[in-house]
Amino acid sequence: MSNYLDELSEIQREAVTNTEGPSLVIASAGSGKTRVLTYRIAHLLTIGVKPWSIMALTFTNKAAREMKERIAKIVGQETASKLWMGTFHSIFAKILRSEAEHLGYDRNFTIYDTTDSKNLITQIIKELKLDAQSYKPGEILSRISLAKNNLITPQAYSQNASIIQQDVRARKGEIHRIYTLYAQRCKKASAMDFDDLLLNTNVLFRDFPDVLQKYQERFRYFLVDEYQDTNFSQYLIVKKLSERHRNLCVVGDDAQSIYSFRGAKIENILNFQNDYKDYRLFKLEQNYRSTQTIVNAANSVIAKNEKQIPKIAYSSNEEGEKIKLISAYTDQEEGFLIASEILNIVHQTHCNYSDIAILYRTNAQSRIFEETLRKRNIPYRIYGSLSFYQRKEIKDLLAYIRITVNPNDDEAFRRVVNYPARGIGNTTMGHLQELANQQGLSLWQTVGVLGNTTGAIKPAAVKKLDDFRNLIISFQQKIYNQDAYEAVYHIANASGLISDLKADKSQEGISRLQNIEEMLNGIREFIEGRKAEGYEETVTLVDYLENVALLTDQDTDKDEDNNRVSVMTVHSAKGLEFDYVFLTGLEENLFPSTMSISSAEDIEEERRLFYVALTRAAKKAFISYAQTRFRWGTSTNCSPSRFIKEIDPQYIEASFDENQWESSSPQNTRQNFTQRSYYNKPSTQNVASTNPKANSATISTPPKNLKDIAPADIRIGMKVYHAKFGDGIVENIEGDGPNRKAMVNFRMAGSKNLLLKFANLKKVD
Ligand SMILES: Nc1ncnc2c1ncn2[C@@H]1O[C@H](COP(=O)(O)OP(=O)(O)OP(=O)(O)O)[C@@H](O)[C@H]1O
Ligand SMILES: [Mg+2]
Repeated sequence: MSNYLDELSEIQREAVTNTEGPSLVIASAGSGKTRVLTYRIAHLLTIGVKPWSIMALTFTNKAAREMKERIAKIVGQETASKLWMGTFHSIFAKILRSEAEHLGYDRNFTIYDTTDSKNLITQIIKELKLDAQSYKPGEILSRISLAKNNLITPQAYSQNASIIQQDVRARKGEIHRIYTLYAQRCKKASAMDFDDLLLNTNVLFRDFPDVLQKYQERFRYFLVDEYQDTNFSQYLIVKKLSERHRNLCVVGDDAQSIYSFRGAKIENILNFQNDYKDYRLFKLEQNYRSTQTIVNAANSVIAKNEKQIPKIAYSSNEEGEKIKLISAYTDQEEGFLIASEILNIVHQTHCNYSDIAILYRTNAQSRIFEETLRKRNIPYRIYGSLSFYQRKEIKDLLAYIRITVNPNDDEAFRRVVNYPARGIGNTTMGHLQELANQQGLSLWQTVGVLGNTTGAIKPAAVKKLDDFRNLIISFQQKIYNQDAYEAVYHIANASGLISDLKADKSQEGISRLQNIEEMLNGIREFIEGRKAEGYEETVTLVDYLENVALLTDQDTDKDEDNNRVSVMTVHSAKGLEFDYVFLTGLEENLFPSTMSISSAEDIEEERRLFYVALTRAAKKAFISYAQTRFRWGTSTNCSPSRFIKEIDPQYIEASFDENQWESSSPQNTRQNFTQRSYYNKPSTQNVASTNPKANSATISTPPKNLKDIAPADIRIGMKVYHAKFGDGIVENIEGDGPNRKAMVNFRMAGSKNLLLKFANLKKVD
């Protein structure tokens, strides 16, 4: 066993070894909070605590997996695999399955993802004949989610005059009806959405004290990471469960609370201090992740927030490079400049692509990065846009699996009843839904009793529905004696899904088929993983489905193609770290977002978000903004974000002498800008300007007399131009073909050794 305690600072060690009673670790980013949790668990196991009596709650499954791996190295795989460690959703889904009967649910209940929930809400809005303009499914779902996370049931919602009034004022006075129907339908379909997993856990513990007591006895130690982003529902679960043994350790950073829009409450930290008067407080002050420059820069920004718990954060790492500002003329150019910068970093530092991240405020920004990175052959992985499990063909196959396991799953039913085509059209489905509503049954149950009713559905359609039902019944007969792989393989074929995809010979069709194959591979891996953990029974479809329903985008990492630039929203980067981080789209109305700029409170949350983004960087941060950006279909002028101005300027790279630069390029070719963009370094002064045009003077312009030249034709002594480094003289050449390199002495940037296939040098005539 390694002497793991040596890998901690003194204060961290104290937080790790003081295992009894309530503890609160409040500390800023990168100070080792997650490390403390990890080592605390390892320590508990080392001193003899049983793994199944420890519950550790993380924000992503990925974080849980990484912690588990680290713990396994200290105490061994077998012990580590018995820990109850995962996200709130995955841990309590597991508990709810064991206790489902108490709540009137089937233990094979389905977990609806956001798309399922939105589809169901759309359906309800239609049935209630509400105006689609004022009732947008996404918005309604957020509202319902917020209610659930504050433990407001449909009934309580309908009876709460102030909530109803608020809805009426927003011209959405019927939300309570939607919520009520939505909850009924989910229940009937034996489905829970993500928020239900927490809500129903609370209901379970409230209404069944003996069940609560059982878990209170069983779990003796509780650990919660990212505590600042827990919502009321989560807070209450932890509070109740830990009441018996009171060994609760939570770690968090109020400056990183970024989920208030989903109901997270910073107050949970303050509540902790009230709930456990005898708590121990540990303050970690040293940042081990980032350079001094990054830590100081981040401190200078977050200091502008009024609401915060005072903290010290310093770094003893090297001072590091200053933050680099990248000013782009357009959003397209921003993508190009970042791609060039990435190639440069990799070329100069020999780091991996996976050490680099591009972060943005909104998912819509991902498209441009996707395009520009692809054009430059930079491997990347986009998190959160259309993730693997959101693709149509994957959702189709999953729907077959879901309905096989839980036939009352109405959303899955609707999705595949007529795919591949079986001649069951909208009219039939409309009638079926009506019948189901009348009788209070799921669609599946309704098909089961169709034979007894003579009604709107014609006998031919009844027959088709029956055939579909029989098909699913035939699948059900397989799932308990076959392993998950065999069962899914059978379902994919027998449902007709594979032959439907095979019939489509287009590139898209082929890639869909490959995705199905990939999913089957994933199932194989899942089964093997379970076996490696010591699971002795057959790994069934039910086991697999449970795992898949709770996957987030960050969890679908595959080892073999891990060397990629990570591209994601700031929200999903929480808790992660990268050597080089690009913070992009730093413009007013984007970051901070339009929605937030009218309220001081919301601005503080945006500032925290910026703080989270900046503190992901270990070695160097880059901040970019564009002066014009395509938004809502038109090119919009943008001004640099206030957050850039809030960084103490001493931590931002100073601009070089503009005049000297301009003299070599007398003509400003700005108006002729095309996608072949040119690099520029704005001065901090100009950045502070809110007039987008004010920056144009700082944009470096290339000499006029540039010629394209092939790498093979570049010679020693030639005068060349590089988009970032400007003009220079080739001093040496070595290597051939794709390895041909040139040493260029740039007038402004000094000597650089460049791989010619990437450098894109132009000849200056
Ligand atoms: N005592 C230490 N010695 C060496 N490295 C450390 C030490 N403590 C933490 N680290 C390293 O510092 C980095 C940040 O630690 P960690 O991720 O635990 O911080 P955190 O407080 O959880 O950050 P965040 O608030 O961003 O979640 C990690 O790479 C971790 O391994
Ligand atoms: Mg952490």
